[in-house]
Amino acid sequence: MNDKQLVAIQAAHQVKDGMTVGLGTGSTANYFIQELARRHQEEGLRITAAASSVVSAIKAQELGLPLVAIEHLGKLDLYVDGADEVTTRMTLLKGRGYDLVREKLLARGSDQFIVLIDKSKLVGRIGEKFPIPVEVMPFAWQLVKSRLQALGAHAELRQNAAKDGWAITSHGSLVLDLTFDSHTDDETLNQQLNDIPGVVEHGIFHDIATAIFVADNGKVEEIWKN
Ligand SMILES: O=C(CO)[C@H](O)[C@H](O)COP(=O)(O)O
Repeated sequence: MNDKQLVAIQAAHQVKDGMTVGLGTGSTANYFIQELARRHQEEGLRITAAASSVVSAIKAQELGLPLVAIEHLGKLDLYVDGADEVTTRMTLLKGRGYDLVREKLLARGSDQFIVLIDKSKLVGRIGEKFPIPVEVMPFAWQLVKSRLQALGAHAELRQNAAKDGWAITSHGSLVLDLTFDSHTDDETLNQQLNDIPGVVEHGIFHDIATAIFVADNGKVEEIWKN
């Protein structure tokens, strides 16, 4: 069993009968979906699931999990997802797979948000290893880019996988990937990005996670928010 699978199985133990559970997106979230489906089938665990992406919805449906559309949800009990970076203050970077709008919506709308990572994803500051994705309304991208440059960011419009056009998110937005020459405070940057008109959402998840489950060579450490 690999570390992603291990941490996903441990998180699936947090799911109790009758819960409404948000399903994240990515390879770690896929293992969580698999384990949840196993518990649903073999242990009779009753849950309702809401997916953060079309990919996760299809996977959950194929495995027989009962799904509810996000528009029918007032709140969730638990959201479980991976992340690209996590700081010691439990701030996350997410959304390299473009689905950060639904991911943040479900994470914010949930009583608990458990984040699943391996140790390689622990960082000193957000943006240390990956650019920070910012989803923008297509007609706003140039004005948003200027605002981001004024904050000291290099902002590159993300290309699609074939590199013959721009990446378009599930919501029809463009993505600007941000890098900085000098250190930027995560909390300040989070607020600055929240305040720019034309930004649909961005990849900094600040003060949302309830717990981080960190896998390290076959062991899992659970870090719960105080
Ligand atoms: O934020 C995400 C998708 O938008 C993923 O959770 C993140 O990229 C981690 O992916 P993986 O579990 O495959 O390492």
